[in-house]
Amino acid sequence: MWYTSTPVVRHYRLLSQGLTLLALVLAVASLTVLDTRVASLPANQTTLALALIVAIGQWRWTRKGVFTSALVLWPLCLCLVTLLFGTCAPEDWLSLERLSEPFRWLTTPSTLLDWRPPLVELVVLTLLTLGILARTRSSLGVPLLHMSCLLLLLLDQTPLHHWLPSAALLHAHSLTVTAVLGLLLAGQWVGVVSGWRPTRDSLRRGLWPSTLLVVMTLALWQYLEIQADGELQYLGQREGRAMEERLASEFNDFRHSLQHLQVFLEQSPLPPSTERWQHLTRPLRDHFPYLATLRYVEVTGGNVRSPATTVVPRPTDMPQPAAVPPPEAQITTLAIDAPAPTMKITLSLPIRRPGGKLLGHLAATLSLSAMAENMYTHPPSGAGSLQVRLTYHNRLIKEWPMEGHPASWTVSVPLDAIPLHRPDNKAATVDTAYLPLELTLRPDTRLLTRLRSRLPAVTLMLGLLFSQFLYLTLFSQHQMASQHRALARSNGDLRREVRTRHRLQQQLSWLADHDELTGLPNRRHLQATAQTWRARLPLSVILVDIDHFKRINDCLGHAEGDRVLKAVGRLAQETLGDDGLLGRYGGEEFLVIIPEGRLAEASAVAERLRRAVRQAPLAHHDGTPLTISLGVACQDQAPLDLARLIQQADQALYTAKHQGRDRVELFVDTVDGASDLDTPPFTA
Ligand SMILES: Nc1nc2c(ncn2[C@@H]2O[C@H](COP(=O)(O)OP(=O)(O)OP(=O)(O)O)[C@@H](O)[C@H]2O)c(=O)[nH]1
Repeated sequence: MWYTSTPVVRHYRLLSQGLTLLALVLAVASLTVLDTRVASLPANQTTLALALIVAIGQWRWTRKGVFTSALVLWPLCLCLVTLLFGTCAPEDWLSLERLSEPFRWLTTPSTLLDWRPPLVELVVLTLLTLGILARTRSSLGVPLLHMSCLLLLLLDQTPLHHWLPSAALLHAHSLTVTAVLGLLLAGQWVGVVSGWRPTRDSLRRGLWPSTLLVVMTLALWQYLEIQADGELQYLGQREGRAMEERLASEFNDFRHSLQHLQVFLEQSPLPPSTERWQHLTRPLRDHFPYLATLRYVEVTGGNVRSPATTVVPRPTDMPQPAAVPPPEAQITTLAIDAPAPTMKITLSLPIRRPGGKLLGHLAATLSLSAMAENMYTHPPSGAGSLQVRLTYHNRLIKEWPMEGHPASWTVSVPLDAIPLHRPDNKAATVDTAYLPLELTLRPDTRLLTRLRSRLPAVTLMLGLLFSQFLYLTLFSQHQMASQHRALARSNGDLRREVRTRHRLQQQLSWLADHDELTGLPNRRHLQATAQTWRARLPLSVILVDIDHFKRINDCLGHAEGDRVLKAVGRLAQETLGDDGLLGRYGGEEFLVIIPEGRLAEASAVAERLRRAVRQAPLAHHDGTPLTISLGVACQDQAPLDLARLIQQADQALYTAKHQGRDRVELFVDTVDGASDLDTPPFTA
């Protein structure tokens, strides 16, 4: 991670240490004294404890304590991965109930679920841990990990998150926790950034597409969370509607029973006596336990007489209705705005003679809380795991409490179960409104976890994983491509170098065998070739010397001398053709070797050469034509003695010079008297 120890890198390291230390101190302070509200939540305590371990590991890492850092962080990594798996795995696979069992002694009265950090915090802690454990490879993967963490935290803490109806189970709870994680993140980022220089281009290549994938993952995650919340809302609404139906049907049953009584009373000419009233109303009282009062209110001379003459109070009598229905109303339902838990509903039905004359009213008072209790005895979604509250204008009428830890997620359903007929309503048959009752359902964390889809969490995890893979692939691909390019470049250089060396070697070997001025084989080459021809006897040699060459040098200069040397060499080569090998023997001397050439043949060749030079447009400073003298020698008996043969040719040449130059002289072996000479020597 720390590539070099330049002053800049040292500064980065110090800053990284400072930030990590700050995170460590803040985590300890939050756990102990700083924020009791934060520390009181078990999930926050877990996050802070885990962050503390990460901070210790990171601190060791910034101090180059790689071993101790790994020792601290590997077990933590395993723990975090298990927690993440628990968050993402379906409840059927890994039931939290079952998982909580071994830890019950530790976590009671809360459950393991209460202690599990929210998803966002788990993900950030895992990414931080992996970032440190990657160590020397961290410059490959850490930038994207940091980017992902940052986006996650931002999404979780910005106002944007509050627009999204996501379940609180999955999100960070406190700003202090976020601050600790942010400091750790900053500390690690500063520690890594100094090593970015060598791979900056590759980082850029990998970072953009994979960050885009991270953003898309986050967007998809939020979308799926909205979907999951929508499903939960739907479940809640369905529960509310079922209760609404039960309440409405209960109320309608009562109203119909009351209407039967009304019809019966309208048949009687006089209000019933007290005994008769008791007898008549007994079924109602027995059947509807929430019936508080039931009265027969007489009307005398067009005025309502109140209190009623015929009253059947419940054992605990309720207050009188504050409002009295108008005489012409067919049926009136009134909500009596008493303190919410004792709130009543009054139903009033007129009692008329067949001619239409109003005799009085049948007035019933119902206790709403008793009615609700009767219709909702057992919570439908598992006893103790759902809190249900029935409210009227935000005032509690009835509450069914839960046993577990309440999740911060609710669904509210307006209950349009009890039609409300206002007393001032002239059109008696029209329902103007419903009693504004509201039902609020709140599951405990266990139930919420069971009900809520795991899809958003799984999508988030997989999306981040794929982003990381994409990033690493692009990064490595770019790294490899640039390394490949560098390799190809150095290969090209190497190939060029090899070619140059080969050419130089060829030149060198050519120079070793040839005369640089004339381009003809040199003495070494001539000798080597003659050795290879040693079996091709008889073998003849011709030694050629330019006559008075010194004069050319002296009178026309060395450059002209060189030019003449080259011209004679070229001319001799053209004249000789394939009849033998011509080479420069030294100075202004040339040597011709003719394999399988008798002296006569060699003599003819020599003569051809002499004539060619003589006739060429080559001249001395005074216009005298340039001539050459040639000495010829031949050996027909093995073994070949080249030195001796050349010496013999030299003797013949010497003779040619002394006999006036521009001539061919043959060497005749005077010792053994043998001569291959068939033809007389040529002269000018
Ligand atoms: N320009 C030039 N001169 C050379 C080269 N090699 C030898 N010479 C000259 O060739 C001359 C040879 O002269 P000599 O051996 O005295 O003979 P010569 O003048 O040719 O006279 P003869 O051989 O007696 O006809 C010398 O002056 C050398 O300096 C060369 O490569 N280039």
